[in-house]
Amino acid sequence: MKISIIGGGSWGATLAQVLNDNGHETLVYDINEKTVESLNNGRHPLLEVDIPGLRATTNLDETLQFSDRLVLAVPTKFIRESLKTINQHAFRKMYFINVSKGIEPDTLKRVSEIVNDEISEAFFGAYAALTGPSHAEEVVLRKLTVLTAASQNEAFAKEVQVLFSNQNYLRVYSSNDLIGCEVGGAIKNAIAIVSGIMTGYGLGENARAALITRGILEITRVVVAMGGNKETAFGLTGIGDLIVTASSHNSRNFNAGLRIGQGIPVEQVLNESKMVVEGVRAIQAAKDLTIKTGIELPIIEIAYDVIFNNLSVSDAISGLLTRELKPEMIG
Ligand SMILES: NC(=O)C1=CN([C@@H]2O[C@H](COP(=O)(O)OP(=O)(O)OC[C@H]3O[C@@H](n4cnc5c(N)ncnc54)[C@H](OP(=O)(O)O)[C@@H]3O)[C@@H](O)[C@H]2O)C=CC1
Ligand SMILES: O=C(CO)COP(=O)(O)O
Repeated sequence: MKISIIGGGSWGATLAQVLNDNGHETLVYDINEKTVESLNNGRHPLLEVDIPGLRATTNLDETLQFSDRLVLAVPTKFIRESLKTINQHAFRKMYFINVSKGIEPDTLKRVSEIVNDEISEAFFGAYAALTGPSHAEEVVLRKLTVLTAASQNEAFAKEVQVLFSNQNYLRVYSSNDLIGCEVGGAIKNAIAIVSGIMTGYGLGENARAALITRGILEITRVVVAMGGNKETAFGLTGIGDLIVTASSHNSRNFNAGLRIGQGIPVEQVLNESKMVVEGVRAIQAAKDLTIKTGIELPIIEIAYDVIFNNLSVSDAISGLLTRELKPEMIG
């Protein structure tokens, strides 16, 4: 099958390689001319590894003509704008496989809802989210990875499962809890930033284990508040993705947190990051959700104050430690 990839960053280009390995034909679209040139020369400019055999273009019409299957791999900040442009150039039904992870602050919309907003009904075929614990740095080296394809359209979830699975290094499960999978993938980035901050500040593995445990509870609350199934948070797209992102130096979110914890100003950390740090917007969206719904997310709320209100890390930690003592609530 032919598949177009929108966004040739670290994840989009890596997934193009997976699809090529699986015998499909891909075309990668990116707005960055230097990225496209480098991909056509067999080198990923951000991952700094060779990915031979990719074809890339800056021409959106060519990309939409190439295939009606579109992998959305642009940072969520640019998704709405990219979809608007895609809709203007569309000429047939399109089938979206979103691999970006985020929730839009203010509107609190998931990517599937943004697709619904921006793609005319006549051009909409189906939507699936492909998500789970997967750093591009490992997948590009064909290290074993397991993902979930979530869609309300069972046939399309199965199509995506088959497209990306292979018997060498990548296995994909399917799920019909689109909300739970999209929300888990977005909110784990918020907790991953906190994990980095704690490590950068000098806290140890005891603290990280506690963070992951209490963090999954906060993810569960957001999943449920947004209409997903609680159980989904305990699968690959929730706890699985949280574990890898909150404990790996491959994670952009963990690394950004690490530098903040070391005392580097937040703005400088974000400006200097070559790749997208989605967790900042996830923290903002989750904070907006606490205001709208009243759900309690103590870790994410204190992270919001560190990122957006200049709260020091030491004050954030003592803010968490001086909370009222209570029984351990699981759920
Ligand atoms: N990297 C990873 O391991 C994983 C990432 N993800 C998710 O995938 C998404 C993308 O992440 P990642 O690949 O790391 O991001 P990167 O920062 O590596 O790359 C994003 C790419 O998209 C390009 N871009 C920006 N806007 C547009 C647009 N309108 N149309 C086409 N291309 C555009 C950027 O160009 P420019 O350089 O000019 O900005 C850049 O080349 C994120 O939501 C992330 O959370 C999910 C799983 C794993
Ligand atoms: O979603 C990811 C891993 O599953 C990528 O996380 P980072 O953006 O933190 O690298």
